[in-house]
Amino acid sequence: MNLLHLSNVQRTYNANSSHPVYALKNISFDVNPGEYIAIMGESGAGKSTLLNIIATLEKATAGEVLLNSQNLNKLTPDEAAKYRREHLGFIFQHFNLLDTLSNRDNIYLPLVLAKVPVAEMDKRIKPLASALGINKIIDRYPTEISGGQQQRIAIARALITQPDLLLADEPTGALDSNTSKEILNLFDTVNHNGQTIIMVTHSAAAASHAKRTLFIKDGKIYHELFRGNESLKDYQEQISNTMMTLTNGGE
Ligand SMILES: Nc1ncnc2c1ncn2[C@@H]1O[C@H](COP(=O)(O)OP(=O)(O)OP(=O)(O)O)[C@@H](O)[C@H]1O
Repeated sequence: MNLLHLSNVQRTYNANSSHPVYALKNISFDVNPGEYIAIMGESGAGKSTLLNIIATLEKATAGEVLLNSQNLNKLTPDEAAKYRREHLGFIFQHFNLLDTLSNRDNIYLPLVLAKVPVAEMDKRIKPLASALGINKIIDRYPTEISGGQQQRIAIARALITQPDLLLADEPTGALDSNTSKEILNLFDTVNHNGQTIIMVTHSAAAASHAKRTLFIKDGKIYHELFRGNESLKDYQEQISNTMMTLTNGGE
């Protein structure tokens, strides 16, 4: 069964004004458990709107969004907050760690909010810290570590709740190319271990790590590419070429 199902999703801003914005016009796609999907498109294409709808931060104006068969459009604000805590992990471009908390406490924060016992938190952090290479920095503070290390802490924070779906918004946007590669390799490992990922990115290099890339143009799905058995390099070139065609108005 699909993990996520979107059918005919639309999002209109300022619907009753003289200048309505049709941010999403008709988006339909399914995500199976274990998939790794990149979403690309030019600035203003509707990527963040789409991610926000899947994240229950915004509601679709029309259409259906189901996660594990639950209709996200029907959630009250309290139910949406609970749904986010229980089912989603978030990774942001600027890490969004709290500087006043140690790295460990940043990672524990979603479990604290969910009232998980400390013994369970300690148990969950061990394999994650080893897999993410953060054992040595875990008791420092976010201001005392590099950007790439901060993103590793943020990944741990997103994964410690064992989410059904990991949503990443430009996760390498604030990192240099070598650090980006390290983070993307970590995403590969996390996905290889079964984690479903949806990542919005402007970077063809980042998207080439995903198994499938959806290209959004003017609020619609313009094209879709599957990595298959292609090398990262060849697939990245294919993604860049598709973006170039899309930007130049090609069909
Ligand atoms: N709150 C809002 N009110 C009105 N229009 C909005 C609002 N949020 C987004 N839009 C418009 O909806 C369209 C899609 O925006 P969105 O932020 O989803 O694009 P994006 O692909 O994420 O762009 P970027 O890559 O620059 O982040 C744009 O035309 C944008 O101006």
